[in-house]
Amino acid sequence: MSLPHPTTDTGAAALDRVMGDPHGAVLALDFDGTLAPIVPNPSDARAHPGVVEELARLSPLLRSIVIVTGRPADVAVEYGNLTKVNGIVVLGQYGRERWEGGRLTVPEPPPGVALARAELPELLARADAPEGTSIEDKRIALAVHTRRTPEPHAALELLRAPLAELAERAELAVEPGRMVIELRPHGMDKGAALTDFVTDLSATSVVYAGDDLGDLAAFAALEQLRERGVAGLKVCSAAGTAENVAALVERADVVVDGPAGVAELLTGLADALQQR
Ligand SMILES: O=P(O)(O)OC[C@H]1O[C@H](O[C@H]2O[C@H](CO)[C@@H](O)[C@H](O)[C@H]2O)[C@H](O)[C@@H](O)[C@@H]1O
Repeated sequence: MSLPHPTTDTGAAALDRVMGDPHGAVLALDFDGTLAPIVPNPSDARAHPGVVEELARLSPLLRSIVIVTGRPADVAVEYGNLTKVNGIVVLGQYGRERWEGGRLTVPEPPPGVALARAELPELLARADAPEGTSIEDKRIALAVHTRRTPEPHAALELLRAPLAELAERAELAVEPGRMVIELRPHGMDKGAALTDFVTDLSATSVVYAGDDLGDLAAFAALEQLRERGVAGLKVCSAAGTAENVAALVERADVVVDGPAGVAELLTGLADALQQR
């Protein structure tokens, strides 16, 4: 398997930096849509075959591997089988939670989460949310999914305004994603989480792969880190469906074919680093 071919000069320079100084490189990956294929039921998501083995191969070759996800950190560890990857760090709930070496750190939820939890069922009933709409309770955040409704896009549009109104009253942020709207605490996103992580490790380069709107903040963080001399390679996992996030595709240095393409990229990177 060969290395990826970035379509931008900055991306090519970042890949050169990773290859030249792998022990200064952070590999950061989103979970759903990047490591794990998108599936109708969120609790059925699992890592793409081979991905965990490649991460385990890469771990001793790099400064660090980190998963930056909207999932609760322990859920990503379980669904991804990530205990198989030595030294991996999982930043869950857009950076609010941290799992490392079996230890999970979870903050207290803001009071608005309890309010939203209490009101959501009634809100969905009042809005006439179609059969298949579901609530994912993530302890410090709540996600409303429409993928399993007959018309997921229309259902999402129907719920957008009432959910925004509830979020405002509950003093929560609205996080839109692929057939999902989340109500989550303000004050942290994948960009801030990634910047802190990379800065704490004094990394010289970072590769970030993501697929969804929440990953735009991580792409923006890489662009800012570049200005501070940290080389950044932005990878978009685009699964060839109408759900691809255009802004992510446009800003990427490399576009791969969904989680299968991410797996190939990891294999290429591991092969190249082991052959050095
Ligand atoms: O940051 P991520 O790792 O990408 O997590 C974002 C949200 O992903 C999950 O929902 C998405 O994946 C589901 C399983 O494939 C799919 O059914 C759903 O339509 C997608 O939106 C997850 O359920 C959320 O909690 C995450 O925040």
